[in-house]
Amino acid sequence: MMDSKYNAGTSGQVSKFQMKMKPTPIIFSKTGPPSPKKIKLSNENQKHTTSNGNFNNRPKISIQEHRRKLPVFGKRNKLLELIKNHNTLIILGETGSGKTTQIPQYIYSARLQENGKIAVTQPRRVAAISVAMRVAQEHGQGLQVGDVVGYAVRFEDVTSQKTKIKFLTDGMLLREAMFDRLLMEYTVVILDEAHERTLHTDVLFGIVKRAQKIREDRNLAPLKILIMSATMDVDHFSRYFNNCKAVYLEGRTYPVNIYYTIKPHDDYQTSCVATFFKIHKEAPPDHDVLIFLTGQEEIEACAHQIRLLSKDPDVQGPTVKVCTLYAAQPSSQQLSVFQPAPANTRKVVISTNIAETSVTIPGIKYVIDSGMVKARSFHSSTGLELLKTQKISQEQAWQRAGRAGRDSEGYCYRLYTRSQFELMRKSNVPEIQRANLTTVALQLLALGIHSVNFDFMDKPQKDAVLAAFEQLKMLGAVDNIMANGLTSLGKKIAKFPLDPRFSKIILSAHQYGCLEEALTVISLLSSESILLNPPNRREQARNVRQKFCSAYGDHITHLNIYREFNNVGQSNKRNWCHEHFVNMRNILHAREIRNQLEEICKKADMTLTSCGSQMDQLRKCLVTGLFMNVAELVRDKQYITLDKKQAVLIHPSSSLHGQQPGLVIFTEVVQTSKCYLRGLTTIESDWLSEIAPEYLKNHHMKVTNGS
Ligand SMILES: Nc1ncnc2c1ncn2[C@@H]1O[C@H](COP(=O)(O)OP(=O)(O)OP(=O)(O)O)[C@@H](O)[C@H]1O
Repeated sequence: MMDSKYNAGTSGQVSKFQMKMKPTPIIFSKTGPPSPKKIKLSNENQKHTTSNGNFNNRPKISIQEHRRKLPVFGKRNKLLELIKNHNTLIILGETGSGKTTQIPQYIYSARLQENGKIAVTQPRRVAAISVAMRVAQEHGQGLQVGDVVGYAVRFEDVTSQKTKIKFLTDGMLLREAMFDRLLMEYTVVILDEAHERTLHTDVLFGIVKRAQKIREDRNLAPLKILIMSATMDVDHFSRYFNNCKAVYLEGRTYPVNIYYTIKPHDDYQTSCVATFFKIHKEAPPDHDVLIFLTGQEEIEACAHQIRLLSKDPDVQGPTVKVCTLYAAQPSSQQLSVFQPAPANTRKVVISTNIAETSVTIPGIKYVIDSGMVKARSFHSSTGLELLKTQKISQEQAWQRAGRAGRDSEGYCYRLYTRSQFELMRKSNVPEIQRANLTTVALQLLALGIHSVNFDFMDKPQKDAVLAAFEQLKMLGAVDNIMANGLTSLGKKIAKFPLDPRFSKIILSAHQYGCLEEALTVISLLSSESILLNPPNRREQARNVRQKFCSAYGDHITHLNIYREFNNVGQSNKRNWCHEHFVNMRNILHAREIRNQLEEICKKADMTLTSCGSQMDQLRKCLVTGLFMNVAELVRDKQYITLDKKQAVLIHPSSSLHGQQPGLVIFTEVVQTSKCYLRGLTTIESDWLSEIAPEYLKNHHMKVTNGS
């Protein structure tokens, strides 16, 4: 099926990443062999699908009946026995078999958690929240999350005294460990999607293993550890967890048919659109589609294009509802993709890898997998942490396919050939081996552990550990790089759920009398972009926001926007945001974050000071955390970073683009075709010697050494 010619008509005028003509059809084959052991392509469970596979034609079954049909249900008693008899257990089961939603409930009903709580970690907030909502519903809480079933993600805690099953991001559990080293609140910790090997999950492996051992030695309430995934190297995990037992739960609910392209296609964005319209032309309206792309810009461009093409009179198919899903959206917007589409409408969700694991989007029948992902990598030699687009691993490909076939038989279109698939890495390189480790090193020190002595499943690179300690030393969080503990400033820094550089800025603000402003700037940096730049109205957006632009750069421009937003009357805020191309959800989210950070400051007895219009005070304050992110102008438009002498340019989205200040601090470097600085503030050269003399000793500036 689905190898007929695409017939989309004309696309109209589209910008940048978008194509100028209709996409050429992609030819797929289903010649690829079935997935060896993880995803069965056979129709062995066809009994759950109707003859035409149309999920909306299936007889509606109750939620409890649905639970009983899941493959884990038949193994419930055996599983509970194993969990009861083993303090650590690895559970492997097909995607969609019911691990995440059912196992915590089985444990709870059998009271295996005794007097404690069950923690279930997820690498991403959208998974933690959506799964908690589903489980709450299955548990009979309706949409009332926060009762027996709750969740906690950064800046959002929806739990209560009654909560016994708590879904949380791995980062949240790690933070909790900083205040309760032995995790005494919990008697069961489930580390889900362990194969992802996120930085936080990897650190948690060591933390829970250590807590379990200490609790055992001290005769405290035992801690059960469950490690779950659909795809992982069981032997490696088992060895690390003292040769613990692994159990494989066979069976999946519905088959997923996998298709590969016959020949390679370099332009995966265009291929996604072409494949979508191929499906759109033939599939019934209620068969929804999930497309995996790599990042916000690409996703928005693809969404724009699908919206445009789907309105073309030549395009056959039902109405299309396009939803996007990426990390840079607030939770409420992310969760809207779970809403069903209206009748006779096809929903297409275009997502990054945040929908790759754990997530069930009801109605998804088709997955289109671009085969690409944006992954973070830290280069200790350049000191830069970059997001780079690269090929996914085979494990990721199976996870993506597993997002279909959850409520009926599914189809996955891989935009790469079978042999390209065979050449992909089997699994992900653990994030711990490619990320900046400063925050982790700080968190471990807050637990009294030096990273060098920590029991990692796979050791991080020595250079990256050293770079992390070097940064902590520069920030004043440790006295020397072999320190086994934090300085008193370090302890204060660790109290904030922020990048240590940002925490340092907040803590320095009293000295510069600008805590109000520092809180706003850091909240804006911790939330997603408040600026909307629709591809076809970029110029208009820029012009209307011109009045907020500060010659000092982006941080202060954003502060101006936030201040103005606060001055606008409540009833007028929505209009104001619309007029100024400001994302209302994101700015409100930033305000929530700000409230929470303010609470932490108040608890630490910090006085809320304001510098009013004295921006030098705020700019200096920003230098106290960002002095390691300085770049100076070397020649026309060209900057180099002071730290590692990396050649960089000002990003076109920056308010300083087109100007050439001599010296700037920046929040991040992004690499596309070139290396760009984003989030800039201009500074004066003598501030560095005043604020970070130690750092300046080893990092000479062109301006100061007169070269
Ligand atoms: N939000 C939801 N809405 C509707 N159905 C859902 C939802 N979440 C889960 N389900 C149903 O429950 C099934 C089991 O989901 P669950 O997340 O427990 O599986 P899993 O084995 O953990 O899969 P994965 O390894 O992909 O995370 C899904 O296949 C789907 O049928």
